[in-house]
Amino acid sequence: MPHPQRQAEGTCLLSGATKRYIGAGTDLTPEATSLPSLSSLGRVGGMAEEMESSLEASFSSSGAVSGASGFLPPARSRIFKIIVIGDSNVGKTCLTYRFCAGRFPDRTEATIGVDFRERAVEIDGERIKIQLWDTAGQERFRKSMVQHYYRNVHAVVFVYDMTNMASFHSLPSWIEECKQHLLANDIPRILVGNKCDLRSAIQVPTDLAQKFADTHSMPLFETSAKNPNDNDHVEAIFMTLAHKLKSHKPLMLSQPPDNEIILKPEPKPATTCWC
Ligand SMILES: Nc1nc2c(ncn2[C@@H]2O[C@H](COP(=O)(O)OP(=O)(O)OP(=O)(O)O)[C@@H](O)[C@H]2O)c(=O)[nH]1
Repeated sequence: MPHPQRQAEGTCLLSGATKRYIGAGTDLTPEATSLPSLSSLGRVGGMAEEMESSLEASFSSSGAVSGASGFLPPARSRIFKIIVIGDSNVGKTCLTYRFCAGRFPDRTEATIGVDFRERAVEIDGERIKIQLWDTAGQERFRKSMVQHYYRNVHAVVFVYDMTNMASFHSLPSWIEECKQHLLANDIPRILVGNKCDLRSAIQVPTDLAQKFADTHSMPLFETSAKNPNDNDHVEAIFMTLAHKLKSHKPLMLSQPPDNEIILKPEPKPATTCWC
């Protein structure tokens, strides 16, 4: 069944233009379902820099329309950059794929560097683009990329595998990495326990995860990228975050005379409340 608001994987927005490297259009090609990473196309560094500059310099547009009277101003939408981090194999790729493509991928490979997926949603009449940065869990595949994906972040999703206690114990080091990259304290963060469909293999009890989440002032979601009927829906998790970001208003638009769009941070509130 086609997903109503599905976006092609790996769509890169470059200051008003939509650039595609695979899976162009609304239907993913067979190649796209095998989840090639940006790096597999040899574009990791450059693409991440382009993506960053698009976030720094502009909002996305749905494409300028050329007509007899010239170019019409493109429709703008806010982009929220959400990074998804956690140990290798916890299901970051599957979660982002589930949200953006509307299904569980046929197969995945370890992410090299960073991939991103994007989906446009409408919230209270505003079109918003949710850009999910799926980062490599394996140290050797991520170190060259780290500084790229921590820039201009609007929210962080920490993921652990409910069937793997070690992935839960790694969470403090992921939180520490965020601190080291000077992520602002008021950036929304959520904690996601994945693979709850594997009931008989669960190692991380909910109450333990809840205590950790409370200690770090994060809401906890337990979900399955594989089985959408299990516990918290992946869809609901990311939409909740998008609503939070929208009401948080982390960015404001201003449009100087030369039509360049500049993002300006809003003054930060003293505290963040997720209640
Ligand atoms: N049963 C079950 N398996 C899952 C789920 N999510 C992911 N998996 C499986 O877990 C494995 C790892 O998933 P990935 O999404 O590639 O993990 P990752 O965190 O992106 O891994 P890296 O790219 O190495 O950081 C794959 O075999 C998936 O099929 C889930 O919700 N339930």
